[in-house]
Amino acid sequence: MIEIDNIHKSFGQNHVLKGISATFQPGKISLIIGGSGSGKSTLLKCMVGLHQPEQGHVRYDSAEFTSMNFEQRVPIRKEIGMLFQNSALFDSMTVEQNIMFPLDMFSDLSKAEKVDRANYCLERVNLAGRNKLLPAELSGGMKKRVGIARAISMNPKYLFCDEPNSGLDPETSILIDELIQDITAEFNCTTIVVTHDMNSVMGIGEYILYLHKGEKFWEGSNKDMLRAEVPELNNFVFASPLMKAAKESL
Ligand SMILES: Nc1ncnc2c1ncn2[C@@H]1O[C@H](COP(=O)(O)OP(=O)(O)OP(=O)(O)O)[C@@H](O)[C@H]1O
Repeated sequence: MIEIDNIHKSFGQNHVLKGISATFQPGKISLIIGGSGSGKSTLLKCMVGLHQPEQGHVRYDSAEFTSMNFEQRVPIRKEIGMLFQNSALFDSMTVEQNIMFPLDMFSDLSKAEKVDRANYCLERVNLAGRNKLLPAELSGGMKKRVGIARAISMNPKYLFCDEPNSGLDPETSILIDELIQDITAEFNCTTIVVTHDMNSVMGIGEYILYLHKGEKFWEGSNKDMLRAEVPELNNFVFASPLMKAAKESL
């Protein structure tokens, strides 16, 4: 479980996050949605320690992460898998080297054990045998899958995905969502996904946190969202014809 409590983050005069609190449960996918610039990525970065909030707390299973120093954070960092926006693979490294990167950084495994683990992760994302390819030789969907393979290489307890569907066709998007869903169940991960994708919201949105101008305006399930009476949320969600049709079919 991850709890965030009253998170505030500013960049200069720009007060981006204005007191966000939420609880993210293990074995579930939680989605953070909101308009462009509403603070979704900033919140994710505060949660994983890439940004330090000025106020508030992030707790990983009761461990107070925000006040920890770099050394103290290492055990929790080892339990975090992260799928970055645009996959963020290392271009000069092969698929296998990319997946083994967290193992090189954080594990004492032998080379053979790391290769075994990379093979397992590649199988898990349906890319068995693609070990020696370079990122430039992969499609966008394959890059995302390698990103996921790298994110799960350390058996994560917490999985963060920043825009996992961006740039993908609808069919590949659904495959990525299903993969995130399977992995969340298999590892009992606390999974947090930042997304704009309304297909994902309807497909995997068990718990949704809606941000508007740096504030939490609404939280609940995708089904509750269709009935919510929050104008800012409604304007955001029903701008999508898919969601409009879903509401009309209620
Ligand atoms: N490193 C940074 N330095 C200065 N300002 C930043 C930084 N990161 C984000 N911001 C600002 O914080 C605000 C929120 O940005 P953020 O990327 O969190 O929004 P978002 O909801 O993820 O947007 P999008 O959906 O467009 O990715 C924006 O005004 C942005 O300019």
